[in-house]
Amino acid sequence: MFDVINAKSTLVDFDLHTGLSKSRETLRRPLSAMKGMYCDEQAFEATVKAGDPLVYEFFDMGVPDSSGDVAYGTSITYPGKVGDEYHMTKGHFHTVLDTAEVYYCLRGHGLMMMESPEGEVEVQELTPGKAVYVPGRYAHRSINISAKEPLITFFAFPGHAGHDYGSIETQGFRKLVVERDGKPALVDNPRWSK
Ligand SMILES: O=P(O)(O)OC[C@H]1O[C@](O)(CO)[C@@H](O)[C@@H]1O
Ligand SMILES: [Fe+2]
Repeated sequence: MFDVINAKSTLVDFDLHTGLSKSRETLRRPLSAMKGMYCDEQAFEATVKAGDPLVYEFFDMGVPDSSGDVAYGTSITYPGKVGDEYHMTKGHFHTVLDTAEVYYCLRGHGLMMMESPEGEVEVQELTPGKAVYVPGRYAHRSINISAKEPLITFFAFPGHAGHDYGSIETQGFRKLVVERDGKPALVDNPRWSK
């Protein structure tokens, strides 16, 4: 529009309906990349065999991993279930545990599942226009509870935070979100222990 120099700033497009970008590629996680994450292992194997659906995709914008930088992008979790458990991201703690993250919901209906290392659980509902502040120390996972729409969020977190999947990969989160009588319900994860 103007004749200006843009050497250090960045301008990126994220589509409000799809969450995708015309100028950047996403990292994609098909169901097969989530072995051990869903409670119903038989349903997991059957769903992978039946076509291995894309569960979620998100952007890594490649910002420097320094504390003065801010990593950002959109995250898109597609609707679906594995057994009766809703599609979700793997979830992670931050390697620098005491770093927070913000998610702003652009589309869909979801939950942000959060859990501290001591096992305290918090859940916030995500609908378009709502922002969730995930405090430092809390692991976080996005869950899509809509039967038809993708859950699209825009996230931002400190560049040095890092991703720690340690206990999430071995025992998951303390609570699972499953469909009961057509509605989401919070239930105990039988694999979880303190
Ligand atoms: O680390 P996970 O659970 O695979 O999910 C990745 C998600 O987390 C983020 O790293 C943000 O914390 C996003 O890039 C993406 O939505
Ligand atoms: Fe994070």
